[in-house]
Amino acid sequence: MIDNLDLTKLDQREPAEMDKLRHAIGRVGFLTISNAGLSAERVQQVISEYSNFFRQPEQIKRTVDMATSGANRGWGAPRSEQVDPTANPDFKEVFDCGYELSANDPYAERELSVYAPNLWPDFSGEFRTIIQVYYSDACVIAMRVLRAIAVAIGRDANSFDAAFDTPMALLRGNFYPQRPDWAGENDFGIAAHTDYGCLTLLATDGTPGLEVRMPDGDWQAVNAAPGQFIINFGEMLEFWTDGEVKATEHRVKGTSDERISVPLFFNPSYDTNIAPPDSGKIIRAGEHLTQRFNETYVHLQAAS
Ligand SMILES: O=C(O)CCC(=O)C(=O)O
Ligand SMILES: [Fe+2]
Repeated sequence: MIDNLDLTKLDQREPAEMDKLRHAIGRVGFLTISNAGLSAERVQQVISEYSNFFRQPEQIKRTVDMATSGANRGWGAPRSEQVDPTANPDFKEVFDCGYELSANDPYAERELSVYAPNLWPDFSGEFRTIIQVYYSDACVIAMRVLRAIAVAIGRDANSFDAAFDTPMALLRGNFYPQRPDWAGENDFGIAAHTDYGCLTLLATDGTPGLEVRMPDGDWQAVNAAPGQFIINFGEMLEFWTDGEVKATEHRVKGTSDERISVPLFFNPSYDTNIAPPDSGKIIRAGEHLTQRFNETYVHLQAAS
């Protein structure tokens, strides 16, 4: 079962809610949250901005095509990502934007692709503003959840904070068209995968589609209406907590309905050591993320 938790109760560390959190992070690796303080209308506005972008003619989307910039900013065409090497590239389209380094940030000199500049299409409207404001608000919610998780696993509430000073956070709009007629058993909106980073905060338009691999191996549908969020965890948090937090597989096959989802991948700063505490190892967050992107993006697979 995937539990729904109340984020304001988690903020207050209410014991019953913290117990539910401990169960959700350690067994299922998925939960939903309500009372996060972002209204359904705000999320619907974000979704409708992405929807408008995805409906633009291809020549507009091509101006911000990530395959030409070589970083994961801007538009990713259908079949530009292959999250599962045993499946075909995904038929979803995406639009990615992320953290922007200031010019005097020490990371700026290193020209790391995870901190590449955002790419914005040149069309009228408030796309950029609405998406960027949402990005900031979503990062604050993600940090609130992460602080509750720190407490749930016996660490100081703020023990993860410093690692997120320069987050490699990425906000994505996923557009799933209707499942195509030609799609076979190896074709997915997004094939089975675990997320790469720490915590994913996912808003959806309410259309079903996401399935989660439960501990018994069955796929279970999970859904959240706008205003609620789905939370799951990535590979980095699983390493970093030595398996106390589970990175769980999930996928979207696609249905006869179009669907938009908006994950925020909340990832720490590049140089964060995400090896288990006291393991004596060093696993740099940025190197893990870059490697996973190189494996996934079809344009980077070809280059590497
Ligand atoms: O669309 C969804 O519900 C999930 C998307 C997802 O798993 C991802 O973008 O990593
Ligand atoms: Fe995912």
